Amino acid sequence: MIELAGLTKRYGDKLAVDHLTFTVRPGLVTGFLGPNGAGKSTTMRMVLDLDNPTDGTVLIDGKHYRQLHDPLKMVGALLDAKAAHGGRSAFNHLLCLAQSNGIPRARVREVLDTVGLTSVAKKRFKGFSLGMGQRLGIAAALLGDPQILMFDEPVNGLDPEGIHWIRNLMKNLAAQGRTVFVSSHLMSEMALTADHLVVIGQGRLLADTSMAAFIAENSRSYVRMRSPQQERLRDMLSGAGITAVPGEEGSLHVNGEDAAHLGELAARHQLVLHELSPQRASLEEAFMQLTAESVEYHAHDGRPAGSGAPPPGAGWGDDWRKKGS
Ligand SMILES: Nc1ncnc2c1ncn2[C@@H]1O[C@H](COP(=O)(O)OP(=O)(O)OP(=O)(O)O)[C@@H](O)[C@H]1O
Repeated sequence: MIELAGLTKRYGDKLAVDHLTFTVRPGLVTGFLGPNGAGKSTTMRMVLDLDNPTDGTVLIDGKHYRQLHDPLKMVGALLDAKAAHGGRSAFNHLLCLAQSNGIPRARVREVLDTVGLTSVAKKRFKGFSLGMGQRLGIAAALLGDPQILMFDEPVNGLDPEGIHWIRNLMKNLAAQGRTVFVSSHLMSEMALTADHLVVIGQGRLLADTSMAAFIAENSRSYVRMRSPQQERLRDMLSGAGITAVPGEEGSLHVNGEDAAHLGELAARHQLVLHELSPQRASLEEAFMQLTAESVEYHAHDGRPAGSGAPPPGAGWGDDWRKKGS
């Protein structure tokens, strides 16, 4: 497993990673989420001893990376899909890595086959698309058949078939008992892949939770009701023992009730409804709420800054923010 304890990295005035403490366990895909600039890549680089921590430690099966005997056979990583010599073929790139790490030549063919690059094995890297580069980076990570795998934004540049493939690959690697640590800034992508979730923002830990718990908490469904007789609707619901909370634009939100049942109740009381719609908050919304305060690079949607209501589901990340603090 990978154990971080108070891991910190400062670049001048910038605290890129701020006392991160968490454990990445075997047999699971652990999603490492955070907005742009949150510190994911810096953390991963420190795991591989490519950056020195300012403070704290990170251990791989109880050892520092530099203490590992055969690092490529212990930890495989894809950090940068462009990190290969442009003039080298895919085969030769992997062969160099294999030869300098005591890995047999036959393994190069195996991993090229696994990532679907056999037909372009002799092509030079400089002609590769971003997606092909990602596949080659994954092949390099798999080369030493390591128990621990780290992928930094592995779906970048992959087409839908490639994304489907990498999802299955990560799940299969975890099912074999390996530790799979994968970064992303897409909650929806992680919801399909990860068993566990570590969320950071501005270098700080915001959440460390199972994916199932995150989904259960944040994909709550509710029914949105709107009526020109809003007061009567609220009284009727309350009389039936149903709690409704005010929603956006004069609507009412009702949790834990079926839309059909609510519609029948309204009809029985001769109430006019202008809306009766089942809603489900997206995980992406919950993630945005969770990380809202730590997003560094804000784009604007054309509205004046500070205008407009918060997006639906506002506040739903609060529980997780507390758990992570
Ligand atoms: N070598 C460096 N020198 C100075 N600042 C750096 C360096 N590397 C990273 N940073 C800063 O540290 C912060 C964290 O960067 P990092 O690349 O780790 O984030 P990230 O979560 O991987 O982001 P992204 O999703 O955009 O890749 C950023 O503010 C970045 O500008």
